[in-house]
Amino acid sequence: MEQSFIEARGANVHYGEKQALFDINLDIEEKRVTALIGPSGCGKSTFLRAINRMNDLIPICRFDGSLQIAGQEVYDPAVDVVALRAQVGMVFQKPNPFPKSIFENVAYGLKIHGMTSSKTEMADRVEWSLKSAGLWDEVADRLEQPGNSLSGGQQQRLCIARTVAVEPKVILMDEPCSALDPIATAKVEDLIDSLRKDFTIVIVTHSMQQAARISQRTAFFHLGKLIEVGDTSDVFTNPREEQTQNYITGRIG
Ligand SMILES: Nc1ncnc2c1ncn2[C@@H]1O[C@H](COP(=O)(O)OP(=O)(O)OP(=O)(O)O)[C@@H](O)[C@H]1O
Repeated sequence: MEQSFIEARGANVHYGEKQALFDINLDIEEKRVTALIGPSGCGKSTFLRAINRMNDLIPICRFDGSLQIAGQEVYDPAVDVVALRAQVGMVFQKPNPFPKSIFENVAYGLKIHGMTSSKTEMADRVEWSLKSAGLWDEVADRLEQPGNSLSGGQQQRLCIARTVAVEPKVILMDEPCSALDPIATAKVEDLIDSLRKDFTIVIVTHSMQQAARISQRTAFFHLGKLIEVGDTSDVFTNPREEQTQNYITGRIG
């Protein structure tokens, strides 16, 4: 069988003595949006953060098993974690622009990864990123203003622009709309849909409506186990497992 873009096999995560994920086997397909859903504490964020080794920042956190991206073992000790996180970008729950200008927020990653060779190239790349994030028209005339002078929804799109600037293979999103109002949420959802032609996206969401609107694949977690994964339409209309059925109908969670 052809290998999936991201492949977890027998993945376990512990925080100290406590096991948060149990024997996860999950395939994530390239250039699609995969939603991770499930009740609070089921391990969605832990799995998401395992993909770019963000959990390494938590000293008591331990991963075992296999997690491959494009055939490369993410937990191979030889992996350069900084390079990995450029390849696997992350957008967080609360927009967290750097205390710098709009331009600098996007240019920063390009600079530290040495991805441009001239000022013009940098300016072009920043413009391309802001366009990709659907923000260019709103900020083109105020690139020197601080990133945090934007509205919450614009700040989140700025964070997405910053992430796409370095052209990652994968974008991880941890409840990216939970701090946004419905209009800003709709813009970010449209943006996610347009980004999937170029990027593989994995998103944690508490909103089943959002998962149904924006994802092609859905993985349902419960108590640290992956219960079911499939095409979003199947998982929501015809789930295989009773626990999934109970969650989507509001009986658990
Ligand atoms: N830094 C940490 N230290 C210790 N335990 C943790 C830590 N982060 C998460 N956990 C535990 O791991 C389990 C899974 O948590 P995780 O945040 O992955 O769940 P989640 O499904 O994303 O929850 P939520 O929807 O509430 O964000 C929980 O029992 C949680 O208490």
